[in-house]
Amino acid sequence: MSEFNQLYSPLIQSAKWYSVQSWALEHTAHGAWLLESESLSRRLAQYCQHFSVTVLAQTIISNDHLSMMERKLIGNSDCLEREVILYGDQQPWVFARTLIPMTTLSGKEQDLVDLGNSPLGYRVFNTKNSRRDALEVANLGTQQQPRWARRSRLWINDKPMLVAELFLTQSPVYAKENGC
Ligand SMILES: C=C(O[C@@H]1C=C(C(=O)O)C=C[C@H]1O)C(=O)O
Repeated sequence: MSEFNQLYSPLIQSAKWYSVQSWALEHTAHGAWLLESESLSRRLAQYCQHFSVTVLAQTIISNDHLSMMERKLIGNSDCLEREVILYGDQQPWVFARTLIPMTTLSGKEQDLVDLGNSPLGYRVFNTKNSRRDALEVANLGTQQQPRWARRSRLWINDKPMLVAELFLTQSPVYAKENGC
């Protein structure tokens, strides 16, 4: 396990998620990021010269290890758990944990197992029949110094997966607030 997983995986798994309506996100710099309904990878790539993904871990986890809410969102199948860091110009910008039910890894989507360091978002949003729903937001920091995270369900050819993303301090999400 890398330092990043040790630190961020438990953090994101214990996040308290709230509906987007619970936060005053409209017309804020961070809100535009948190509410992104298309590919986050594509958006991040516009803010750097070199965008990359590094896989930290990829394992199969039993459905028993999912929270009740995770099960409600993606069902009762065992899952492939994929944890990555998204980098902009070699800076860690986002920690992401994705749960892909084994039932989603069927038909054309069998290749999701072999994504390696290619961004999941490119694969999902390059497919015509894809969408995002069930978006929720958490603040893992304080009110003065927020550390934003979001969780959403992605659908590819009507098959679900659950993506949780933690925006790290160096990400452009905080650029305005940092006065950069
Ligand atoms: C879901 C997207 O893909 C991004 C890339 C991920 C990956 O490669 O594992 C995981 C989460 C996302 O932040 C996206 O671009 O919207």
